[in-house]
Amino acid sequence: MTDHFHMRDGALYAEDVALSDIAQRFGTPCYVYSRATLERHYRAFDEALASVPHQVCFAVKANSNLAVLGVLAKLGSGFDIVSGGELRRVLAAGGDPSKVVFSGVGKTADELRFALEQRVGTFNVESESELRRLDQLAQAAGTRASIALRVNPDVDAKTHPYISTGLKQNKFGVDLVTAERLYVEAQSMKGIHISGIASHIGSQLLDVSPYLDALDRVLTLVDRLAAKGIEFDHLDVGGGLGVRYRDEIPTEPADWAKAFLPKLAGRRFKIMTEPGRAIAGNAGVLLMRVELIKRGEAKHFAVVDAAMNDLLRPSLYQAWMDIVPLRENRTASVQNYDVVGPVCETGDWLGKDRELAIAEGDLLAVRTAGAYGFVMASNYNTRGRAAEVMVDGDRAVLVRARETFDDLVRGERLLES
Ligand SMILES: Cc1ncc(COP(=O)(O)O)c(C=O)c1O
Ligand SMILES: N[C@@H](CCCC[NH3+])C(=O)O
Repeated sequence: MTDHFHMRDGALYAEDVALSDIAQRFGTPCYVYSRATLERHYRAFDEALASVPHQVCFAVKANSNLAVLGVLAKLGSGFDIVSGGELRRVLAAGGDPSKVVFSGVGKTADELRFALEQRVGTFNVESESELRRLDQLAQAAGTRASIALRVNPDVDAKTHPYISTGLKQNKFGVDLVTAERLYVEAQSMKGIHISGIASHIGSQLLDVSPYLDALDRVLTLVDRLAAKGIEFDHLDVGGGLGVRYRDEIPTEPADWAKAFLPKLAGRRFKIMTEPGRAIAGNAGVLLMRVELIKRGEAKHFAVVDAAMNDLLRPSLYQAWMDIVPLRENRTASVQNYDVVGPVCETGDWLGKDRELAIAEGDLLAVRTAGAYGFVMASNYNTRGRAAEVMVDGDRAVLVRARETFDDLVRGERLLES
């Protein structure tokens, strides 16, 4: 899906704002999001499913900035959450709790209680213990929790092993046999209302075939349960559609929906989906400045002011993410650089072997950094987390201030003696 970052007069823009102006105004490192891109991507999913009852639930883990959630909430988005904290963010951003899907393998009793109080739409239950815990908590609260079991269909999503979730060796969901038993048992649980069935098999999926395999397995279970009198109101196909970081050709939401909707013909489910990366990924960039250039015998290094603590994906998954100058430097010659941060780790790099014409002081952007970027940032090496800015047409709004030293030490204290 295309985004709203583009070159204009030799400079990189987000919508109608030059990114170098944002870097001057708010400093670097700085995440910049494009509202128009978020909206376009949300609508692509909404329109892809327009022929059936549906709800798109943005996966908050991909980007939980309140302004991002607020933009999506205004379009009617639901939200997929994995913690009480994410639920609080959705509420603070004006999201509708009845459109929230609560996923996650380790929901605590406090989180479940809070979600019940807030009348969260669906609990995607991931284990037998969780189902029993939720049943008891809902009964104690005098309510019924609407649930889907997240089934683990044991299909290979052919993605990085750290972001595959639908194999039986992964911790997520319950296997099909256990799911069948639990649905039967859940029928007589007084705190549980069976609403749907869910699966999510992994992230950065480029092809529809793993979705189709997973759906076949889920539908086989749906039919077995129908024979036992258990019917579902909704089917949650998860998230996971990928984006282009380099030269990948991800399936567009419209083609993805066209591929699986025929399998659901004649069934009256509401379809839920939980895309994160496909909505937020190329709606964001990370701006950074070249602090120093260090030429070595074996390698040249461009030491930038962003680091693994700002953007972990390269270090954690050896992810290739595009790095581009904000403006062409006509006086520098093209050289091969490892783009590294100042953090005291060999693994602190953002790009390796990049051909760049740059000089000290130049501004760069890491593209496609809107998903799993800021949310995975840390304060390692006592580095404040980056500023976040949202562009909306010709406006650039600071939507999260850069962290200060005081922010970092808040809550710490010295021993008195
Ligand atoms: C249950 C669930 N839903 C949705 C997502 C969002 O995935 P993605 O950002 O790849 O769309 C994830 C993350 O993999 C997930 O675990
Ligand atoms: N953090 C991962 C995606 C995780 C998906 C959530 N299970 C990434 O950056 O690619």
